[in-house]
Amino acid sequence: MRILCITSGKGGVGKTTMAINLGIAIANAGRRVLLMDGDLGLANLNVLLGIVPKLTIHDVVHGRKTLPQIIISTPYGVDLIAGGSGMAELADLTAMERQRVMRGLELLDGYDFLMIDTGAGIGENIVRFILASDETVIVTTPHPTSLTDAYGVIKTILSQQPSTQLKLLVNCVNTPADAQRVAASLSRVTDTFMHSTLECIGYVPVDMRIEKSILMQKPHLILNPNAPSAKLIHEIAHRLLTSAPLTQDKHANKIEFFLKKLVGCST
Ligand SMILES: Nc1ncnc2c1ncn2[C@@H]1O[C@H](COP(=O)(O)OP(=O)(O)OP(=O)(O)O)[C@@H](O)[C@H]1O
Repeated sequence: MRILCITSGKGGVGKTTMAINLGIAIANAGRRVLLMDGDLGLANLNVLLGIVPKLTIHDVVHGRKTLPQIIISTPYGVDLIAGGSGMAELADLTAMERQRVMRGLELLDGYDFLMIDTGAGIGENIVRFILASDETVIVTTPHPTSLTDAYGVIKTILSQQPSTQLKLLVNCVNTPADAQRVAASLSRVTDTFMHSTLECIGYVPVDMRIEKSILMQKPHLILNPNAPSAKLIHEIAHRLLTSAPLTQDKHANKIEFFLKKLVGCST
């Protein structure tokens, strides 16, 4: 299993849209994908998928359900752990609550990818998700404030964990040259000041069909499978699939290891 965070410095840059559509593209390629809403403030993966969750992590923390029992299967080939109440609780659990969160995790062994849509910024909980994951995709647009905030995330993460594998996805570009410019300027600062490389895994243009898909609460890849932007999202998914993370998979149950890191259990 690969555990991948999708994050951004600035809000509203298309992080959730990319998490959903990349998840679907990876599922189309035959992998089992579990999407997790890690946004502690404005949980909206389920909203963009047109799903109203009945159960959340809150039910897990309080022992009413196990994590596998709150998974929702969607009509789009990906499964979902909805966010909302409970996600923030993960940061501050008692020993008993930690044990509850760990129940039944072996049932999640069959997933190939856990993709976590985090909130935006460098809040403590967001950084926890990133540090506990195998790899992180940072979404930015070419807008200067989005770039500055993306750099802030990169700096925060690499200063705490220099081995973190960071990938860049440039969204809402007008031309491919925009994406190249963004990737070059962010790579330059990470190379120079942090001696780390930032791999650009692709770009997605501004596309009003993406905007409309949000209003319709249906994924872009389902509504517009032949759009050029959908093809670019499939290419990004392919790049992710063919670039395995460098870390060795030492742990039989990756989700258990991940959650232990997330909620602060000693392993
Ligand atoms: N490539 C694109 N072309 C046009 N519109 C886009 C594109 N990508 C995202 N959007 C639009 O941008 C808006 C914000 O997208 P989204 O909710 O995915 O951002 P986010 O980064 O997850 O936001 P938040 O920080 O609030 O969670 C949505 O209305 C979405 O339709």
